[in-house]
Amino acid sequence: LPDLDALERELTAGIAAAADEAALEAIRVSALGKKGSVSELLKSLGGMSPEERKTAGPAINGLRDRVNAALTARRAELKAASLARRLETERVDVTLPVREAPAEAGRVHPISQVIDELTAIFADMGFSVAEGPDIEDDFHNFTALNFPEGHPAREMHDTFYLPTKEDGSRLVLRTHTSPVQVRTMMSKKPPIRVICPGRTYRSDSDQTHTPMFHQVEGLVIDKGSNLGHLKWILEEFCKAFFEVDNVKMRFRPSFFPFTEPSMEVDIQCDRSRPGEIRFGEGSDWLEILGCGMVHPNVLKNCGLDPDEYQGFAWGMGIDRIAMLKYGMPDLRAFFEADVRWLSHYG
Ligand SMILES: Cc1ccc(OCc2nc(C(=O)N[C@H]3CCS(=O)(=O)C3)cs2)cc1
Repeated sequence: LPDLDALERELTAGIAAAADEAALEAIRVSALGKKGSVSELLKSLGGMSPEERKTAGPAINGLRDRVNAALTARRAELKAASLARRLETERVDVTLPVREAPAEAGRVHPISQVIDELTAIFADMGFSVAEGPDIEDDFHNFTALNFPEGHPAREMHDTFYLPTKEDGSRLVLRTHTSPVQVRTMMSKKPPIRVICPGRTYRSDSDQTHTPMFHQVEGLVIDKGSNLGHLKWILEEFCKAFFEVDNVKMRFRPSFFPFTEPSMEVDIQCDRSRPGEIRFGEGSDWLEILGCGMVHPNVLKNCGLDPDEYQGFAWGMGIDRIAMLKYGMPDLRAFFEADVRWLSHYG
């Protein structure tokens, strides 16, 4: 038998000197791999007489076990050492004072800026702000607004539904802020002049529509409110918001279940310069909102007598308007909360 003690001394010395797991693995293979020194000895047992095996067996198996134990112990040491090193180098001292955040980081998000601007403009015309829940029921989001059962807007491809409640009723993420006007008409006596800014949700999102977007709707209910008043209000709004002295507007016939007649409104603009848009001049038109006289069914659904009260309403998407006004290329950037973007536009 070769000098097992010398082999053991050589292997244990090599294991102790192994600086990392790769070195250790090399030693393991040289001793216990297919052609390893210890593996060869274990194979040689097969060719021995029973007499020889009586002493050689325990000796070689003992060597293999001691080498395995030494490898395992060293592997644990190396792991512990690498963890200790990582804990030391990656240590975060949470007691350190915070880095001075750049002052401009605390900015108002452009969407909030636009909402503040819009509410201020309408407040000057006697409007108050009304708010309501983002999670709405079927009545306030659709039925009260004269959407017939089965109307495509009620479908899942447009509307986010919450799980059906045990009484079978279904809640939705509101698809517009119109339910707020419904709630206002049901809780306040006319005259009503409200604007309803807020988040709205539609599930047909694509690269120009995000599933959550923002709207501002407006509602006027009184005894003799008519389209002349609506035209004036929208003109005043556009002049103030787009900061122009006069603005040409175009009212195109349209259809919404909740208004009759319904119109879409474009304002005149000049887009001849690439990446730039100017309002109040040029020969181009930009759709900015929809509006109309509140449908008599909606008045009735909200508890008002259409022979006594009438009024008009409008709705506009804020994200698009903000993009136009601030010249933003990509709607998604609104919702990524990138500090650099916010400080640039904020
Ligand atoms: C009780 C009540 C009665 C009538 C109402 O009419 C709100 C209106 N909205 C529009 C309209 O075109 N809205 C869209 C513009 C772009 S958008 O963000 O996709 C929504 C026309 S009239 C609201 C509430």
